[in-house]
Amino acid sequence: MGHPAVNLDKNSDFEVVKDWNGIDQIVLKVPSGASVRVSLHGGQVVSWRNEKGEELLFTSSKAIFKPPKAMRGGIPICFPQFGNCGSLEQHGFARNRIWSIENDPPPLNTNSKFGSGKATINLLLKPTDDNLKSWPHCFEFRLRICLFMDGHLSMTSRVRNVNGKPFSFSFAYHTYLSVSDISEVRIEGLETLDYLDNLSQRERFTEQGDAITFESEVDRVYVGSPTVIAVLDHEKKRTFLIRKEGLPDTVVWNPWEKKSRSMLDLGDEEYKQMLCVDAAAIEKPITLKPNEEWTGRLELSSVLSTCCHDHLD
Ligand SMILES: O=P(O)(O)OC[C@H]1O[C@@H](O)[C@H](O)[C@@H](O)[C@@H]1O
Repeated sequence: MGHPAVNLDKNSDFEVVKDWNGIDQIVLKVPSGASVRVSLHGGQVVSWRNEKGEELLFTSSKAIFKPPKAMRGGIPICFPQFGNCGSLEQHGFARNRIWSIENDPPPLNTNSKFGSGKATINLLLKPTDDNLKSWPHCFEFRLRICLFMDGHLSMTSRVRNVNGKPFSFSFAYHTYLSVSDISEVRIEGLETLDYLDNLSQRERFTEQGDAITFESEVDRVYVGSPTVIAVLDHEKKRTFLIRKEGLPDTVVWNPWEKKSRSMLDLGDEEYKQMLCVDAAAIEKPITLKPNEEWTGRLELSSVLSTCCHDHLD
């Protein structure tokens, strides 16, 4: 993806630039050189770079940067539905809506492990009349995205019920990690867990034995997964650490060759360079009573593979 450079606004934390379709994107930068780019289209993180300027998220070379659809890559937000398990459009409407910047959101208590030095943006989504027709529940969805001095990225979602009645929803941070070669990658932290297999009508299976590796299409929801999951990329000697709170499930998705060929916005061979590992709440939807708020938090970091085992306890 090219990086547009029209500077519209500035404060200490972020810059606002326009993408090719004139939609605002937020750029967060920290002095180490790490950066994050967030599109108001979908509240979607579209780029996360470490201090060396290396892109850590996958973006398809055929991605379509045009509303109303989410572009293929980055971190789309799936809400209030995951996949096609409901009457709404696939993965819900949040990823296809234009979000707004919220300058003064209600306070949020966080105990981040990454310290306080950071650049932050707060976004807000409320339902449109159209959304209310298909999903008749009034909500406020606040998304706080922080980039820490050491390049760690955190995303905190808060969904508040501002309705007179309870409602339920599913949620996922649909995270497209950039990997060297899918056959060189393994996931640690999901061994022996139960999963719902989207390739077999969500039938429940139990993962056997070792770390997860890839040699064909995978589309699974691991239920009740631990709070820390590691994605190890041997070739790059890089490990992604995924920490989550309020998000009991983990989706693992790679479309492999045949499905990639059927997807207009993914190159035929590009499945090799991506792996989706989503912190999610799917098996048991979240239910909120009137005025209740739910928080779901994701922290992503990328470390040298030799350093990661200390973090996995
Ligand atoms: O093409 P979409 O709507 O972005 O979805 C991509 C994939 O997203 C994954 O999270 C789902 O588990 C898959 O079933 C789905 O194919």
